Amino acid sequence: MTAHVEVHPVVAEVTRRLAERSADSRAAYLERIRAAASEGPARSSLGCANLAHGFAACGVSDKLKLSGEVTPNLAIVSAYNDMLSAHQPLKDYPDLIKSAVSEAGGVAQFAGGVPAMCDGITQGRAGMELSLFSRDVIAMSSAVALSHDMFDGALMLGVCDKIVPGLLIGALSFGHLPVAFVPAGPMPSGLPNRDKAKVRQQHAEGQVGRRELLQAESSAYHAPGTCTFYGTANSNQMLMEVMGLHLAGASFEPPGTPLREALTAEAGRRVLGHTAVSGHHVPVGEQIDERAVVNAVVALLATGGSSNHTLHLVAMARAAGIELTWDDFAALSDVVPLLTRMYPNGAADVNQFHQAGGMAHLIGSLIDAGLLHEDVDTVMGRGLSQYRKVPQLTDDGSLTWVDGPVESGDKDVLRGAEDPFAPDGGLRMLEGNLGRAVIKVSAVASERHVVEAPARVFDDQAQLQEAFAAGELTGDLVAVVRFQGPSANGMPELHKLTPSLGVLQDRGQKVALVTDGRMSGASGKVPAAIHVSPEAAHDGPLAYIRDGDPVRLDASQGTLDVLADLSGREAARPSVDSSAGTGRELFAAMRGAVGPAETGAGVL
Ligand SMILES: O=C(O)[C@H](O)[C@@H](O)[C@H](O)[C@H](O)COP(=O)(O)O
Ligand code: SF4
Repeated sequence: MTAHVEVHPVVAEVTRRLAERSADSRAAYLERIRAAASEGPARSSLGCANLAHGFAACGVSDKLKLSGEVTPNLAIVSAYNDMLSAHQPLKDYPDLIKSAVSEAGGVAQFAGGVPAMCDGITQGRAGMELSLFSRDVIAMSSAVALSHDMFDGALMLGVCDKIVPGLLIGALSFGHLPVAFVPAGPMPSGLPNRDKAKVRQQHAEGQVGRRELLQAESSAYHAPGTCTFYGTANSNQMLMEVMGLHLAGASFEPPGTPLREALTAEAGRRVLGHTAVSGHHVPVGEQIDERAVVNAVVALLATGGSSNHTLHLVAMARAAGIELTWDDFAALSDVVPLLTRMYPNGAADVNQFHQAGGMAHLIGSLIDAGLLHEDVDTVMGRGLSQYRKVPQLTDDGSLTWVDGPVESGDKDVLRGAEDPFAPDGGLRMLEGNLGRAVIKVSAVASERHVVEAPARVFDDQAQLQEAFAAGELTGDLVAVVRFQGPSANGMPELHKLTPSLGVLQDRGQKVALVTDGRMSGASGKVPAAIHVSPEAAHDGPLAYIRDGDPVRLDASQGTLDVLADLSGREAARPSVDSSAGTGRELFAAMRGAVGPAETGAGVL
């Protein structure tokens, strides 16, 4: 048993403040899920016709089990498709889970599939304008699957950017159920990310052709499994583990190994053991409380995780009645040290992080520093200290957990809280006369944390790329790419701009990006003030900026200002129309209903 460590005062204060702010919404949420739980196994309230439809396609023994009330029935909700390398291994998991659950005395049914977009395929293209909305579509699709009300627990199969947030938001609408997330793990390391980024810049400068670029890209992304940079997908894995929704050590075990298969099967058994009928009921809506949410923010900051989680974590927390704010991120960022260096925050990838000690070392170190709440519910049972352990197979092939490493196996990749890479987290909040914004500094050299330069204003990323190709982007500049906010065009990632802006920066120009859009979790070296709120399409200050206005981004002071008087100016209107094509015409209602970035940019 590890000695109890007092939680850091700032972590305790942020948690207290979060609970206070969320008191009413959390109470209403808990009342709703406890009412659902009090009705007993959902199946017991189904009429005979409902129930008969629900198990019509089952075999005889499952029909018998499901016609009673004591055999737990687990829902499998999966985001499998062949488009995401990270999701392709999920194809065979439902059958694996079904047989493990059946052997353990339960039943598992494939309750429904949800869509999943690969942001790598849509990056820089029209499809990316559906990406953020797909999170809420996935949440609604998860609810459609679970609304059959046949279930006593759920297994959510998904990995990537919007998918895990969407699956959790959907599952939290059924917060009376125990839930586990089932990952597939990273692909083997290929061409190192920095080498890939170098070829991209060479291509942007016309030094290499498409053939060389495709060769580099397909050497980086080359097999089933999650891409190995520390972007949003791998931030998701880390967050699911630190919130106790993955089995301990499940996040970064590679796909296609006996251990991965054993972890997938065990996830089903663990949920079975946490159903209401098991007598150890662990509803996901109770598990994801203010402490779990604060733990997630702490771990995100400690690893320099994806800036997209300043949106998704806010949306996920709200789904549990918890009102997380950017000020909470900022307060925690001041006291949470940076403990990992994974691309884009370093040269390493998640495989090297895993081999250096991974989640077991990270979680152990943060608990010992008093930066994580340890006394929380998890799919492993009570207490986050169980996540200091790593899974392995015994000689007879059964799954067990053993103590993880006390020392990091690679101090260039993973460190303890006593000797961090940086004293504070990788995410900062900015505020000034241009609004509020987020910047990820863990990937930006410290000498580039302050940029003051004339604005060059663009209404979409294509306009900036055209100016770059025409050699117009000379001298220092702050590239303002506006009308990229949630209600303008779905708040796309503008990560395709990174090579061009990186070329300018490497030429010695002072460069920064300011946008109401997003960047990828894989975006890095160019200082970028993103998620600027209020967005230009809602008359935010970005709509009043003109070419040449001096703009100052100061990540050390946390400020974002235009040093010109905008009063008396007319708000610009977007010079591009991206409301149709590639299905965007189907999302007009979502553009009309979506909330601001600061509250998660959601429609739910
Ligand atoms: O937030 C993220 O991590 C990104 O959306 C990521 O999932 C996306 O796939 C990037 O586009 C990958 O990086 P490249 O585009 O550099 O390959
Ligand atoms: S990490 Fe990004 S690029 Fe890789 S499979 Fe997932 S969404 Fe696609």
